[in-house]
Amino acid sequence: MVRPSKHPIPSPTCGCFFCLTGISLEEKKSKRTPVRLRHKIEKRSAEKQRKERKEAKKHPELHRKKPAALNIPNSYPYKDRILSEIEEARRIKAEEQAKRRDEAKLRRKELKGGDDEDVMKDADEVKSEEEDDDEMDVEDSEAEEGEGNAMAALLASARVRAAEFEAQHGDSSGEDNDESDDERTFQRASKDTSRKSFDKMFKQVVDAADVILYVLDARDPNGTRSKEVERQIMSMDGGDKRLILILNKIDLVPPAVLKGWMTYLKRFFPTLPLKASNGAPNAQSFDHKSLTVQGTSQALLAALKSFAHSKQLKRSVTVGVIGYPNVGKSSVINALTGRLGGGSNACPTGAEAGVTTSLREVKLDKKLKLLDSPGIVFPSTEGQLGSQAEKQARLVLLNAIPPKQIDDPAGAVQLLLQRFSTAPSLLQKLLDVYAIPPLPNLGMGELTKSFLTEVARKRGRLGKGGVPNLDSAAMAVIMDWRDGRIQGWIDPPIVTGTVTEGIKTDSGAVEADQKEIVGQWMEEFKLDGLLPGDGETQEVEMKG
Ligand SMILES: Nc1nc2c(ncn2[C@@H]2O[C@H](COP(=O)(O)OP(=O)(O)OP(=O)(O)O)[C@@H](O)[C@H]2O)c(=O)[nH]1
Repeated sequence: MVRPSKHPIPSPTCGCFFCLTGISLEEKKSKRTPVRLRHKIEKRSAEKQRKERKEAKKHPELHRKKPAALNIPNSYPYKDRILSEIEEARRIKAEEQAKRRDEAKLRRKELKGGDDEDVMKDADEVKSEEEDDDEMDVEDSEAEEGEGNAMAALLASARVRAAEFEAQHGDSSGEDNDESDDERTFQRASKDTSRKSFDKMFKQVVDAADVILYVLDARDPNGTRSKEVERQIMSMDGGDKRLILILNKIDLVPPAVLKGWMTYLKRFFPTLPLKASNGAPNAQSFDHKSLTVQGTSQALLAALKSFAHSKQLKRSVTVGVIGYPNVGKSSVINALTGRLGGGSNACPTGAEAGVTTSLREVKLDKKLKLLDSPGIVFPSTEGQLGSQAEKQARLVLLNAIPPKQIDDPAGAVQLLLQRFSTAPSLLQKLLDVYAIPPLPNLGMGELTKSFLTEVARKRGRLGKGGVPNLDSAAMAVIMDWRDGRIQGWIDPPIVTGTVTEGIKTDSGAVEADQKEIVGQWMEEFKLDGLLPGDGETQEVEMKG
Protein backbone atom coordinates (compact mmCIF):
# COMPACT_ATOMS: atom_id res chain seq x y z
CA MET A 1 0.00 0.00 0.00
CA VAL A 2 1.15 3.49 -0.76
CA ARG A 3 0.36 6.58 1.27
CA PRO A 4 -2.38 8.48 -0.57
CA SER A 5 -0.90 11.23 -2.73
CA LYS A 6 -3.19 13.67 -0.96
CA HIS A 7 -1.00 13.47 2.20
CA PRO A 8 2.62 12.94 1.18
CA ILE A 9 3.75 14.53 4.48
CA PRO A 10 1.62 14.12 7.67
CA SER A 11 -0.21 17.38 8.25
CA PRO A 12 -0.89 18.50 11.87
CA THR A 13 -4.15 20.07 10.83
CA CYS A 14 -5.46 17.05 8.94
CA GLY A 15 -7.60 14.59 10.88
CA CYS A 16 -7.18 11.59 8.58
CA PHE A 17 -5.83 8.23 9.90
CA PHE A 18 -2.45 8.54 8.21
CA CYS A 19 -1.80 12.09 9.45
CA LEU A 20 -3.00 11.25 12.97
CA THR A 21 -0.95 8.04 13.43
CA GLY A 22 2.01 9.06 11.30
CA ILE A 23 2.03 5.57 9.84
CA SER A 24 3.67 5.33 6.51
CA LEU A 25 2.20 2.61 4.41
CA GLU A 26 5.07 2.83 1.98
CA GLU A 27 7.22 0.68 4.32
CA LYS A 28 6.33 -2.96 4.53
CA LYS A 29 5.57 -3.87 8.14
CA SER A 30 7.88 -6.62 9.50
CA LYS A 31 6.45 -9.33 11.73
CA ARG A 32 9.80 -9.83 13.51
CA THR A 33 9.96 -8.80 17.16
CA PRO A 34 12.37 -5.91 17.41
CA VAL A 35 15.71 -6.83 19.04
CA ARG A 36 15.28 -4.04 21.57
CA LEU A 37 11.92 -5.46 22.64
CA ARG A 38 13.34 -9.00 22.84
CA HIS A 39 16.19 -7.84 25.06
CA LYS A 40 13.74 -5.98 27.23
CA ILE A 41 11.65 -9.14 27.71
CA GLU A 42 14.71 -11.26 28.45
CA LYS A 43 15.94 -8.73 31.00
CA ARG A 44 12.58 -8.61 32.75
CA SER A 45 12.29 -12.40 32.80
CA ALA A 46 15.80 -12.83 34.25
CA GLU A 47 15.01 -10.21 36.86
CA LYS A 48 11.83 -12.04 37.82
CA GLN A 49 13.61 -15.37 38.11
CA ARG A 50 16.31 -13.80 40.25
CA LYS A 51 13.68 -12.39 42.56
CA GLU A 52 11.94 -15.76 42.81
CA ARG A 53 15.21 -17.55 43.62
CA LYS A 54 15.98 -15.00 46.31
CA GLU A 55 12.51 -15.44 47.74
CA ALA A 56 12.84 -19.25 47.66
CA LYS A 57 16.11 -19.00 49.60
CA LYS A 58 14.45 -16.82 52.21
CA HIS A 59 11.44 -19.12 52.64
CA PRO A 60 12.48 -22.61 51.51
CA GLU A 61 9.44 -24.25 53.12
CA LEU A 62 7.10 -22.36 50.77
CA HIS A 63 9.04 -23.16 47.64
CA ARG A 64 10.00 -26.81 48.13
CA LYS A 65 9.43 -28.93 45.05
CA LYS A 66 6.62 -31.40 45.42
CA PRO A 67 7.74 -35.01 44.94
CA ALA A 68 6.87 -36.39 41.53
CA ALA A 69 3.40 -37.86 41.54
CA LEU A 70 3.16 -41.62 41.24
CA ASN A 71 1.31 -42.68 38.17
CA ILE A 72 -0.71 -45.49 39.67
CA PRO A 73 -3.85 -46.16 37.65
CA ASN A 74 -7.08 -45.68 39.60
CA SER A 75 -8.17 -49.14 38.55
CA TYR A 76 -5.24 -50.71 40.44
CA PRO A 77 -6.89 -52.43 43.42
CA TYR A 78 -4.10 -51.73 45.95
CA LYS A 79 -3.51 -48.09 45.05
CA ASP A 80 -4.62 -46.75 48.44
CA ARG A 81 -2.50 -49.26 50.28
CA ILE A 82 0.62 -48.49 48.25
CA LEU A 83 0.15 -44.74 48.64
CA SER A 84 -0.28 -45.02 52.39
CA GLU A 85 2.78 -47.27 52.62
CA ILE A 86 4.84 -44.76 50.66
CA GLU A 87 3.65 -42.01 52.93
CA GLU A 88 4.55 -44.10 55.96
CA ALA A 89 8.00 -44.90 54.51
CA ARG A 90 8.62 -41.18 53.97
CA ARG A 91 7.65 -40.45 57.53
CA ILE A 92 9.94 -43.19 58.89
CA LYS A 93 12.79 -41.98 56.68
CA ALA A 94 12.38 -38.43 57.94
CA GLU A 95 12.34 -39.71 61.52
CA GLU A 96 15.45 -41.80 60.92
CA GLN A 97 17.23 -38.82 59.39
CA ALA A 98 16.36 -36.67 62.37
CA LYS A 99 17.55 -39.44 64.72
CA ARG A 100 20.82 -39.81 62.81
CA ARG A 101 21.36 -36.06 62.92
CA ASP A 102 20.81 -36.05 66.69
CA GLU A 103 23.17 -38.98 67.15
CA ALA A 104 25.83 -37.29 65.04
CA LYS A 105 25.44 -34.13 67.10
CA LEU A 106 25.83 -36.16 70.27
CA ARG A 107 28.89 -37.90 68.90
CA ARG A 108 30.46 -34.59 67.98
CA LYS A 109 29.80 -33.33 71.49
CA GLU A 110 31.36 -36.45 73.01
CA LEU A 111 34.29 -36.07 70.67
CA LYS A 112 34.90 -32.56 71.87
CA GLY A 113 35.03 -33.95 75.38
CA GLY A 114 37.78 -36.29 74.14
CA ASP A 115 35.77 -39.41 74.99
CA ASP A 116 35.07 -41.40 71.86
CA GLU A 117 36.70 -44.75 72.45
CA ASP A 118 39.94 -42.84 72.06
CA VAL A 119 39.42 -43.46 68.38
CA MET A 120 38.95 -40.19 66.62
CA LYS A 121 41.14 -37.19 66.93
CA ASP A 122 39.72 -33.86 67.90
CA ALA A 123 39.47 -31.16 65.32
CA ASP A 124 42.85 -29.63 66.19
CA GLU A 125 44.66 -32.91 65.90
CA VAL A 126 43.00 -33.69 62.60
CA LYS A 127 43.97 -30.26 61.36
CA SER A 128 47.56 -30.73 62.41
CA GLU A 129 47.56 -34.12 60.73
CA GLU A 130 46.30 -32.52 57.57
CA GLU A 131 49.22 -30.15 57.79
CA ASP A 132 51.49 -33.15 58.21
CA ASP A 133 49.90 -34.60 55.11
CA ASP A 134 50.81 -31.56 53.12
CA GLU A 135 54.39 -32.28 53.99
CA MET A 136 54.08 -35.84 52.84
CA ASP A 137 55.82 -36.78 49.70
CA VAL A 138 53.19 -38.26 47.43
CA GLU A 139 54.79 -39.05 44.17
CA ASP A 140 54.00 -41.07 41.16
CA SER A 141 56.54 -43.53 39.99
CA GLU A 142 56.45 -45.78 36.99
CA ALA A 143 57.26 -49.40 37.78
CA GLU A 144 59.68 -51.07 35.42
CA GLU A 145 58.17 -53.77 33.35
CA GLY A 146 60.80 -56.41 34.19
CA GLU A 147 59.26 -59.59 35.58
CA GLY A 148 61.08 -60.45 38.79
CA ASN A 149 62.57 -57.11 39.80
CA ALA A 150 59.60 -54.83 39.08
CA MET A 151 58.93 -54.18 42.74
CA ALA A 152 62.59 -53.62 43.54
CA ALA A 153 62.77 -51.09 40.71
CA LEU A 154 59.63 -49.40 41.95
CA LEU A 155 60.96 -49.14 45.47
CA ALA A 156 64.37 -47.99 44.29
CA SER A 157 62.84 -45.25 42.17
CA ALA A 158 60.67 -44.17 45.08
CA ARG A 159 63.69 -44.07 47.38
CA VAL A 160 65.60 -41.88 44.90
CA ARG A 161 62.65 -39.51 44.72
CA ALA A 162 62.27 -39.50 48.49
CA ALA A 163 65.97 -38.66 48.84
CA GLU A 164 65.57 -35.83 46.29
CA PHE A 165 62.59 -34.56 48.24
CA GLU A 166 64.51 -34.67 51.52
CA ALA A 167 67.45 -32.85 49.94
CA GLN A 168 65.11 -30.16 48.58
CA HIS A 169 63.47 -29.71 51.96
CA GLY A 170 66.69 -29.45 53.91
CA ASP A 171 66.45 -32.86 55.58
CA SER A 172 69.87 -33.95 54.39
CA SER A 173 70.44 -36.43 57.19
CA GLY A 174 68.14 -38.90 55.48
CA GLU A 175 67.35 -40.21 58.96
CA ASP A 176 63.80 -41.22 59.64
CA ASN A 177 61.87 -39.31 62.22
CA ASP A 178 59.74 -41.32 64.59
CA GLU A 179 56.29 -42.76 63.84
CA SER A 180 53.89 -41.35 61.30
CA ASP A 181 55.48 -37.89 61.22
CA ASP A 182 57.83 -39.19 58.61
CA GLU A 183 55.20 -41.11 56.74
CA ARG A 184 55.56 -41.03 53.01
CA THR A 185 53.41 -42.54 50.38
CA PHE A 186 53.84 -43.09 46.73
CA GLN A 187 51.48 -44.29 44.13
CA ARG A 188 52.02 -46.08 40.90
CA ALA A 189 51.28 -43.81 37.99
CA SER A 190 49.57 -46.55 36.08
CA LYS A 191 45.79 -46.41 36.11
CA ASP A 192 45.53 -49.94 34.76
CA THR A 193 42.81 -51.67 36.80
CA SER A 194 42.65 -54.95 34.92
CA ARG A 195 42.75 -58.24 36.77
CA LYS A 196 46.14 -58.99 35.22
CA SER A 197 47.67 -55.81 36.57
CA PHE A 198 46.11 -56.44 40.02
CA ASP A 199 47.61 -59.93 40.05
CA LYS A 200 50.97 -58.44 39.17
CA MET A 201 50.74 -55.89 41.97
CA PHE A 202 49.69 -58.63 44.40
CA LYS A 203 52.78 -60.64 43.44
CA GLN A 204 54.95 -57.55 43.85
CA VAL A 205 53.63 -56.94 47.36
CA VAL A 206 54.09 -60.57 48.41
CA ASP A 207 57.60 -60.65 46.89
CA ALA A 208 58.67 -57.47 48.64
CA ALA A 209 57.09 -58.23 52.05
CA ASP A 210 58.82 -59.83 55.03
CA VAL A 211 55.52 -60.00 56.89
CA ILE A 212 52.16 -60.44 55.19
CA LEU A 213 48.98 -59.29 56.88
CA TYR A 214 46.22 -61.37 55.34
CA VAL A 215 43.01 -59.44 56.05
CA LEU A 216 39.81 -61.49 56.40
CA ASP A 217 36.23 -60.34 56.91
CA ALA A 218 35.04 -61.55 60.34
CA ARG A 219 31.55 -62.15 58.90
CA ASP A 220 32.88 -64.83 56.55
CA PRO A 221 36.57 -65.51 57.21
CA ASN A 222 36.74 -68.69 55.16
CA GLY A 223 34.92 -67.03 52.25
CA THR A 224 37.63 -64.36 52.07
CA ARG A 225 40.48 -66.82 52.63
CA SER A 226 42.45 -68.85 50.11
CA LYS A 227 44.54 -71.76 51.33
CA GLU A 228 46.29 -71.75 47.95
CA VAL A 229 47.57 -68.22 48.58
CA GLU A 230 48.73 -69.27 52.06
CA ARG A 231 50.55 -72.28 50.62
CA GLN A 232 52.25 -70.09 47.99
CA ILE A 233 53.44 -67.61 50.62
CA MET A 234 54.73 -70.41 52.85
CA SER A 235 56.78 -71.85 50.01
CA MET A 236 58.44 -68.53 49.10
CA ASP A 237 61.95 -67.49 50.24
CA GLY A 238 62.52 -70.90 51.82
CA GLY A 239 59.63 -70.33 54.23
CA ASP A 240 61.15 -67.10 55.55
CA LYS A 241 58.04 -64.97 55.11
CA ARG A 242 55.69 -64.50 58.03
CA LEU A 243 51.93 -64.61 57.58
CA ILE A 244 49.48 -63.14 60.09
CA LEU A 245 45.74 -63.46 59.69
CA ILE A 246 43.88 -60.27 60.54
CA LEU A 247 40.26 -60.85 61.43
CA ASN A 248 38.81 -57.45 60.56
CA LYS A 249 35.33 -55.92 61.05
CA ILE A 250 34.94 -57.76 64.37
CA ASP A 251 32.32 -55.20 65.37
CA LEU A 252 29.92 -56.88 62.91
CA VAL A 253 29.93 -60.27 64.69
CA PRO A 254 29.00 -61.17 68.28
CA PRO A 255 31.80 -62.07 70.74
CA ALA A 256 30.95 -65.78 70.73
CA VAL A 257 31.34 -65.95 66.94
CA LEU A 258 34.59 -63.97 67.14
CA LYS A 259 35.95 -66.34 69.76
CA GLY A 260 35.02 -69.39 67.65
CA TRP A 261 36.77 -68.02 64.57
CA MET A 262 39.84 -66.97 66.56
CA THR A 263 40.16 -70.49 68.00
CA TYR A 264 39.73 -71.99 64.55
CA LEU A 265 42.09 -69.69 62.64
CA LYS A 266 44.86 -69.74 65.25
CA ARG A 267 45.41 -73.39 64.40
CA PHE A 268 46.71 -72.32 60.98
CA PHE A 269 48.47 -69.00 61.55
CA PRO A 270 48.88 -66.38 64.26
CA THR A 271 45.62 -64.43 64.18
CA LEU A 272 44.70 -61.03 65.53
CA PRO A 273 41.21 -59.52 65.81
CA LEU A 274 40.92 -55.99 64.48
CA LYS A 275 38.41 -53.19 64.28
CA ALA A 276 40.10 -51.08 61.65
CA SER A 277 37.32 -48.53 61.33
CA ASN A 278 34.03 -47.59 62.91
CA GLY A 279 32.21 -48.51 59.70
CA ALA A 280 28.90 -47.05 58.56
CA PRO A 281 27.23 -44.86 61.22
CA ASN A 282 23.95 -46.82 61.35
CA ALA A 283 25.46 -50.31 61.17
CA GLN A 284 24.16 -52.98 63.55
CA SER A 285 27.38 -53.46 65.45
CA PHE A 286 28.46 -55.32 68.58
CA ASP A 287 30.41 -53.76 71.38
CA HIS A 288 33.50 -55.83 72.12
CA LYS A 289 34.45 -53.72 75.12
CA SER A 290 38.23 -53.32 75.03
CA LEU A 291 38.56 -54.41 71.38
CA THR A 292 38.29 -50.87 70.05
CA VAL A 293 39.85 -49.38 66.92
CA GLN A 294 42.70 -47.95 68.90
CA GLY A 295 43.15 -50.96 71.20
CA THR A 296 43.30 -53.54 68.41
CA SER A 297 45.41 -51.47 66.02
CA GLN A 298 47.94 -50.66 68.77
CA ALA A 299 48.21 -54.36 69.56
CA LEU A 300 48.93 -55.10 65.91
CA LEU A 301 51.46 -52.27 65.73
CA ALA A 302 53.18 -53.55 68.88
CA ALA A 303 53.39 -57.04 67.35
CA LEU A 304 54.95 -55.69 64.15
CA LYS A 305 57.44 -53.58 66.11
CA SER A 306 58.41 -56.56 68.26
CA PHE A 307 59.09 -58.54 65.11
CA ALA A 308 61.07 -55.71 63.47
CA HIS A 309 63.23 -55.27 66.56
CA SER A 310 63.80 -58.99 67.02
CA LYS A 311 65.02 -59.28 63.41
CA GLN A 312 67.76 -56.66 63.84
CA LEU A 313 67.85 -55.99 60.09
CA LYS A 314 69.85 -53.10 58.63
CA ARG A 315 66.96 -52.28 56.36
CA SER A 316 63.36 -51.70 57.44
CA VAL A 317 60.87 -54.56 57.63
CA THR A 318 58.25 -54.48 54.86
CA VAL A 319 54.70 -55.43 55.79
CA GLY A 320 52.41 -56.29 52.85
CA VAL A 321 48.65 -56.05 53.30
CA ILE A 322 46.63 -58.43 51.12
CA GLY A 323 43.06 -59.67 50.95
CA TYR A 324 39.76 -59.63 49.09
CA PRO A 325 38.29 -56.34 47.87
CA ASN A 326 36.53 -54.39 50.63
CA VAL A 327 37.81 -56.46 53.58
CA GLY A 328 39.40 -53.28 54.95
CA LYS A 329 43.06 -53.45 53.86
CA SER A 330 43.43 -49.68 53.47
CA SER A 331 41.56 -49.15 56.75
CA VAL A 332 44.08 -51.45 58.47
CA ILE A 333 46.92 -49.23 57.26
CA ASN A 334 45.07 -46.08 58.30
CA ALA A 335 44.42 -47.57 61.75
CA LEU A 336 48.11 -48.49 62.09
CA THR A 337 49.20 -44.98 61.17
CA GLY A 338 46.57 -43.51 63.48
CA ARG A 339 45.03 -41.64 60.61
CA LEU A 340 41.32 -42.16 60.86
CA GLY A 341 38.56 -40.64 58.80
CA GLY A 342 38.35 -37.57 56.61
CA GLY A 343 40.97 -36.44 54.17
CA SER A 344 43.90 -37.21 56.44
CA ASN A 345 43.89 -40.92 55.55
CA ALA A 346 47.19 -42.41 54.46
CA CYS A 347 45.23 -44.68 52.10
CA PRO A 348 41.86 -43.89 50.54
CA THR A 349 39.00 -46.14 51.67
CA GLY A 350 35.40 -46.52 50.55
CA ALA A 351 32.28 -48.57 51.09
CA GLU A 352 32.46 -49.95 47.53
CA ALA A 353 34.87 -52.63 46.45
CA GLY A 354 37.78 -51.61 44.22
CA VAL A 355 38.78 -48.30 45.81
CA THR A 356 42.47 -49.23 45.90
CA THR A 357 43.78 -49.60 42.37
CA SER A 358 47.49 -49.09 42.85
CA LEU A 359 50.36 -50.02 45.11
CA ARG A 360 50.92 -47.67 47.99
CA GLU A 361 53.81 -47.57 50.39
CA VAL A 362 53.42 -45.99 53.81
CA LYS A 363 56.43 -45.59 56.04
CA LEU A 364 55.56 -46.09 59.71
CA ASP A 365 58.99 -45.52 61.23
CA LYS A 366 62.60 -46.29 60.39
CA LYS A 367 62.04 -49.98 61.11
CA LEU A 368 58.64 -50.51 59.48
CA LYS A 369 56.92 -49.77 56.22
CA LEU A 370 53.54 -50.91 54.94
CA LEU A 371 52.46 -51.84 51.42
CA ASP A 372 48.78 -51.58 50.49
CA SER A 373 47.52 -53.56 47.49
CA PRO A 374 44.32 -53.67 45.43
CA GLY A 375 41.82 -56.29 46.58
CA ILE A 376 41.85 -59.57 44.68
CA VAL A 377 39.30 -62.35 44.46
CA PHE A 378 41.62 -65.29 44.91
CA PRO A 379 41.26 -68.25 42.57
CA SER A 380 40.11 -70.81 45.15
CA THR A 381 36.76 -69.09 45.61
CA GLU A 382 36.38 -68.47 41.91
CA GLY A 383 36.94 -72.17 41.41
CA GLN A 384 34.10 -73.14 43.74
CA LEU A 385 31.30 -75.18 42.27
CA GLY A 386 28.18 -73.54 40.86
CA SER A 387 27.00 -71.56 37.88
CA GLN A 388 28.45 -68.17 36.99
CA ALA A 389 25.40 -66.52 38.58
CA GLU A 390 25.88 -68.47 41.83
CA LYS A 391 29.56 -67.53 41.95
CA GLN A 392 28.67 -63.89 41.45
CA ALA A 393 26.01 -64.06 44.18
CA ARG A 394 28.63 -65.41 46.60
CA LEU A 395 31.04 -62.58 45.71
CA VAL A 396 28.28 -59.98 46.07
CA LEU A 397 27.67 -61.21 49.65
CA LEU A 398 31.41 -60.90 50.28
CA ASN A 399 31.06 -57.27 49.09
CA ALA A 400 33.80 -58.01 46.58
CA ILE A 401 31.96 -56.64 43.52
CA PRO A 402 31.31 -52.93 42.94
CA PRO A 403 27.51 -52.26 42.72
CA LYS A 404 27.71 -51.24 39.05
CA GLN A 405 29.07 -54.65 38.10
CA ILE A 406 26.32 -56.68 39.76
CA ASP A 407 24.29 -58.39 37.01
CA ASP A 408 21.68 -60.16 39.13
CA PRO A 409 21.11 -58.43 42.48
CA ALA A 410 18.00 -60.56 43.18
CA GLY A 411 20.17 -63.72 42.92
CA ALA A 412 22.43 -62.42 45.71
CA VAL A 413 19.41 -61.66 47.91
CA GLN A 414 18.11 -65.18 47.26
CA LEU A 415 21.45 -66.58 48.50
CA LEU A 416 21.23 -64.37 51.59
CA LEU A 417 17.70 -65.62 52.35
CA GLN A 418 18.87 -69.17 51.76
CA ARG A 419 21.66 -68.71 54.34
CA PHE A 420 19.26 -67.11 56.79
CA SER A 421 16.76 -69.96 56.40
CA THR A 422 18.86 -71.97 58.89
CA ALA A 423 19.16 -69.02 61.28
CA PRO A 424 15.59 -67.95 62.19
CA SER A 425 16.71 -65.20 64.59
CA LEU A 426 18.82 -63.52 61.88
CA LEU A 427 15.98 -63.88 59.37
CA GLN A 428 13.63 -62.20 61.83
CA LYS A 429 16.15 -59.35 62.28
CA LEU A 430 16.34 -58.98 58.51
CA LEU A 431 12.54 -58.68 58.31
CA ASP A 432 12.64 -56.16 61.17
CA VAL A 433 15.04 -53.94 59.21
CA TYR A 434 12.29 -53.41 56.62
CA ALA A 435 9.33 -53.84 59.03
CA ILE A 436 8.06 -56.78 57.00
CA PRO A 437 5.67 -59.40 58.44
CA PRO A 438 6.75 -63.07 58.44
CA LEU A 439 7.18 -64.45 54.93
CA PRO A 440 4.84 -67.13 53.55
CA ASN A 441 6.03 -70.71 53.22
CA LEU A 442 7.21 -70.73 49.58
CA GLY A 443 10.01 -72.09 47.42
CA MET A 444 13.25 -70.07 47.47
CA GLY A 445 12.57 -68.26 44.16
CA GLU A 446 9.01 -67.25 45.07
CA LEU A 447 10.05 -66.37 48.62
CA THR A 448 12.74 -64.01 47.28
CA LYS A 449 10.21 -62.34 44.98
CA SER A 450 7.73 -61.92 47.78
CA PHE A 451 10.43 -60.49 50.11
CA LEU A 452 11.71 -58.08 47.45
CA THR A 453 8.15 -56.95 46.61
CA GLU A 454 7.66 -56.01 50.26
CA VAL A 455 11.07 -54.27 50.40
CA ALA A 456 10.21 -52.34 47.21
CA ARG A 457 6.96 -51.16 48.79
CA LYS A 458 8.55 -50.21 52.07
CA ARG A 459 11.41 -48.34 50.41
CA GLY A 460 9.30 -46.78 47.65
CA ARG A 461 11.23 -48.64 44.93
CA LEU A 462 8.35 -48.62 42.48
CA GLY A 463 8.48 -48.38 38.73
CA LYS A 464 5.95 -46.99 36.27
CA GLY A 465 2.38 -47.69 37.26
CA GLY A 466 3.43 -48.43 40.85
CA VAL A 467 4.88 -51.81 39.93
CA PRO A 468 7.52 -52.88 42.50
CA ASN A 469 11.04 -52.69 41.03
CA LEU A 470 12.59 -55.90 42.36
CA ASP A 471 16.12 -55.23 41.08
CA SER A 472 16.19 -51.83 42.71
CA ALA A 473 14.87 -53.33 45.96
CA ALA A 474 17.54 -56.05 45.78
CA MET A 475 20.26 -53.39 45.37
CA ALA A 476 18.93 -51.63 48.49
CA VAL A 477 19.20 -54.91 50.43
CA ILE A 478 22.75 -55.49 49.11
CA MET A 479 23.85 -51.99 50.19
CA ASP A 480 22.33 -52.54 53.66
CA TRP A 481 24.17 -55.85 53.90
CA ARG A 482 27.46 -54.31 52.76
CA ASP A 483 27.26 -51.48 55.31
CA GLY A 484 26.34 -53.80 58.19
CA ARG A 485 22.76 -52.56 58.57
CA ILE A 486 21.72 -56.19 58.13
CA GLN A 487 23.26 -58.51 60.69
CA GLY A 488 24.66 -61.81 59.50
CA TRP A 489 27.74 -63.99 59.66
CA ILE A 490 28.97 -67.50 58.97
CA ASP A 491 29.33 -69.58 62.12
CA PRO A 492 32.84 -70.84 62.88
CA PRO A 493 33.54 -74.55 62.36
CA ILE A 494 33.24 -76.46 65.61
CA VAL A 495 36.66 -77.30 66.99
CA THR A 496 36.61 -80.70 68.69
CA GLY A 497 39.77 -82.07 70.24
CA THR A 498 42.65 -81.60 67.85
CA VAL A 499 40.72 -81.80 64.58
CA THR A 500 38.25 -79.20 63.40
CA GLU A 501 35.53 -79.55 60.80
CA GLY A 502 37.34 -77.07 58.63
CA ILE A 503 40.75 -78.73 58.65
CA LYS A 504 39.77 -82.39 58.45
CA THR A 505 41.22 -82.52 54.96
CA ASP A 506 44.71 -81.56 56.07
CA SER A 507 46.92 -84.43 57.04
CA GLY A 508 47.89 -84.90 60.69
CA ALA A 509 51.56 -84.24 59.84
CA VAL A 510 50.82 -80.89 58.23
CA GLU A 511 48.75 -79.94 61.23
CA ALA A 512 51.55 -80.79 63.64
CA ASP A 513 54.03 -78.73 61.58
CA GLN A 514 51.63 -75.85 61.50
CA LYS A 515 51.23 -75.96 65.28
CA GLU A 516 54.97 -75.63 65.70
CA ILE A 517 55.14 -72.74 63.21
CA VAL A 518 52.26 -70.92 64.87
CA GLY A 519 53.92 -71.28 68.28
CA GLN A 520 57.26 -70.01 66.97
CA TRP A 521 55.73 -67.05 65.13
CA MET A 522 53.52 -66.12 68.06
CA GLU A 523 56.72 -65.79 70.07
CA GLU A 524 58.47 -63.70 67.39
CA PHE A 525 55.57 -61.27 67.35
CA LYS A 526 55.04 -61.53 71.12
CA LEU A 527 51.35 -62.16 70.50
CA ASP A 528 50.54 -64.06 73.67
CA GLY A 529 48.42 -61.93 75.98
CA LEU A 530 48.75 -58.94 73.65
CA LEU A 531 45.04 -58.22 73.76
CA PRO A 532 42.94 -58.25 76.90
CA GLY A 533 40.93 -61.48 76.94
CA ASP A 534 42.62 -62.37 73.62
CA GLY A 535 39.39 -63.27 71.91
CA GLU A 536 37.73 -64.58 75.06
CA THR A 537 33.98 -64.18 75.16
CA GLN A 538 33.00 -60.84 76.50
CA GLU A 539 29.61 -59.60 77.42
CA VAL A 540 27.47 -59.09 74.34
CA GLU A 541 26.07 -55.66 73.97
CA MET A 542 24.25 -54.53 70.87
CA LYS A 543 24.59 -51.06 69.48
CA GLY A 544 21.81 -49.48 67.42
N1 LIG B 1 32.21 -52.00 60.49
C1 LIG B 1 33.47 -51.97 60.05
N2 LIG B 1 33.73 -51.50 58.82
C2 LIG B 1 35.01 -51.46 58.41
C3 LIG B 1 36.08 -51.93 59.23
N3 LIG B 1 37.24 -51.80 58.51
C4 LIG B 1 36.90 -51.27 57.32
N4 LIG B 1 35.57 -51.07 57.26
C5 LIG B 1 34.80 -50.50 56.14
O1 LIG B 1 34.93 -51.36 55.03
C6 LIG B 1 34.91 -50.59 53.83
C7 LIG B 1 36.07 -50.99 52.96
O2 LIG B 1 37.28 -50.58 53.57
P1 LIG B 1 38.63 -50.37 52.74
O3 LIG B 1 39.72 -50.12 53.72
O4 LIG B 1 38.42 -49.39 51.63
O5 LIG B 1 38.79 -51.83 52.12
P2 LIG B 1 39.89 -52.35 51.08
O6 LIG B 1 40.12 -53.79 51.41
O7 LIG B 1 41.08 -51.47 51.07
O8 LIG B 1 39.05 -52.24 49.75
P3 LIG B 1 39.58 -52.27 48.21
O9 LIG B 1 40.18 -50.94 47.96
O10 LIG B 1 38.32 -52.52 47.45
O11 LIG B 1 40.54 -53.40 48.08
C8 LIG B 1 34.93 -49.13 54.25
O12 LIG B 1 33.62 -48.63 54.14
C9 LIG B 1 35.37 -49.16 55.70
O13 LIG B 1 34.81 -48.10 56.45
C10 LIG B 1 35.77 -52.44 60.53
O14 LIG B 1 36.61 -52.86 61.31
N5 LIG B 1 34.45 -52.42 60.88
